[in-house]
Amino acid sequence: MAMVLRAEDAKDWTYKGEGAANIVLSYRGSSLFLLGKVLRIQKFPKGSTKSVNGCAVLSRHEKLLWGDVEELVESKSRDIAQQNYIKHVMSHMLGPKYIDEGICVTVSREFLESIEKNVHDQRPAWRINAAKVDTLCASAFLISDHSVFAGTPREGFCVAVEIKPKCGFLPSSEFITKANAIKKSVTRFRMHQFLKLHQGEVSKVSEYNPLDLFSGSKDRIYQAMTTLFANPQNNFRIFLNGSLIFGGLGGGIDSAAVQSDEKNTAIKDLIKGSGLQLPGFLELIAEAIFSSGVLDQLLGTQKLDVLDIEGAIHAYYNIISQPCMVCKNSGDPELLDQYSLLHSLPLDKSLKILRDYLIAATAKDCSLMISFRPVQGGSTASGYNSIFLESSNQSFEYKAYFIDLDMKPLEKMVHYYELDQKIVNFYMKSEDLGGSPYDSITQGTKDRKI
Ligand SMILES: O=P(O)(O)O[C@@H]1[C@@H](OP(=O)(O)O)[C@H](OP(=O)(O)O)[C@H](O)[C@H](OP(=O)(O)O)[C@H]1OP(=O)(O)O
Ligand SMILES: Nc1ncnc2c1ncn2[C@@H]1O[C@H](COP(=O)(O)OP(=O)(O)OP(=O)(O)O)[C@@H](O)[C@H]1O
Ligand SMILES: [Zn+2]
Repeated sequence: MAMVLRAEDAKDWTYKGEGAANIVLSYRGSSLFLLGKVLRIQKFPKGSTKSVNGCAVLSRHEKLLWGDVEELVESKSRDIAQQNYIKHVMSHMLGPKYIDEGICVTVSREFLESIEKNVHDQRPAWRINAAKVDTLCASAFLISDHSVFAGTPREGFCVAVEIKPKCGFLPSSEFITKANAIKKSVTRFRMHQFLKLHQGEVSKVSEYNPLDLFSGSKDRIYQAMTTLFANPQNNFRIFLNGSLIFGGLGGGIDSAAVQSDEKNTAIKDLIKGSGLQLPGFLELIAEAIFSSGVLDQLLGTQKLDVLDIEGAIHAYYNIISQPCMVCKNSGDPELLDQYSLLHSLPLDKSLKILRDYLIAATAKDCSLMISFRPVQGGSTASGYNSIFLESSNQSFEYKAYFIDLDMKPLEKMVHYYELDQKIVNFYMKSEDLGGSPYDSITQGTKDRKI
């Protein structure tokens, strides 16, 4: 970790976007090494007393959980742990081809303080309210900017798409209670949409169906693209030459009114920059996803969640050696009998259940970036895969990378269980009130992403 970023370097970094946990900056300075790279710096939630740096890298139970991955448990900082998690866990699952391990760089407190000031005006208000740059963090994560191709000539162009696919299968675990059987036929994404609408986190229910995206059928993948474009939320973005032209900065502006303006401008930009019409562009993305098979391993990794949270939560209590709160609150002898099977598992089995659950959770929350550029004369010597798009009579080469492959904290298990119950209960309650949940929802006031 030889590189150090100091206060005077802050001016070279501009806001690119953010999620719940990190802010991402693009490099605009003159260092050849840093050109085409982004810096991902950690935030910490407002109101929280400890910065990431003030916490142990891995908790005692996490050390037990990931004990077999030596590099991970021996990591000296959370950033290095995340990098080791990508390198030694996720890369094996998803295939190294689609993974950028990145490097950790040292950052001074003054650098982070300047960044915090500089990006303030570009950050969405609700993200500012939720978290701030963790200025006590000693390192940040440097990765390639996957919305551009390194070395693209100035006159060349590159169009990229970012997709957050979410969970692409329906669970079938025997531990899902009869009362929650709806989970086996309605996707988690769809049910969550209704809760998000109710809480004012989105303004309209998305018609995107992750099962289409992961179906392996080109037509259904194309259908997924049209629904994502119709209502992108935080699941879809388009970048032209590295600049966001469509979708929410920092997590998802999704007001329908903003969207129609935004859409028109984005489509114009796209046509001007690439000659691509919108349907052709969506077809190009669908073709890349279909022919690369890039989502196959992602789906396989998501499916490591075999027991569903309704099973895995019991194994969690085994690991933390505390009485199981789920069993404690269940008055159903039949269920308790079933759960007792999980509570009698040996520790190594419980650890495997939890490891698989958390790896799957990462795979359900990561994003895929695919960038395209035209191939002159139709042939490519660059080693990238290429696609011929009949509708525009053009060939494109593309690269695909997964981003945001962070390790999920073991301590989130109770949150996962509670959120799951909340999503399903809300969906069913609304159905019981008559009609679809959509009809019975009143607009919430949280107004998070609108
Ligand atoms: O629980 P979910 O499915 O809502 O996923 C969370 C995401 O919400 P969304 O995709 O909008 O539904 C959420 O995304 P947003 O903040 O809503 O953009 C985060 O990605 C969160 O992960 P982390 O806390 O940053 O590690 C995600 O939490 P994890 O469940 O992946 O831990
Ligand atoms: N390597 C990259 N190249 C280009 N853009 C990137 C890269 N990494 C992140 N970004 C942009 O920055 C945004 C935020 O990054 P990221 O998803 O890693 O944040 P996060 O806080 O971990 O997200 P989440 O809310 O899912 O936890 C992304 O949505 C993407 O637009
Ligand atoms: Zn239990």
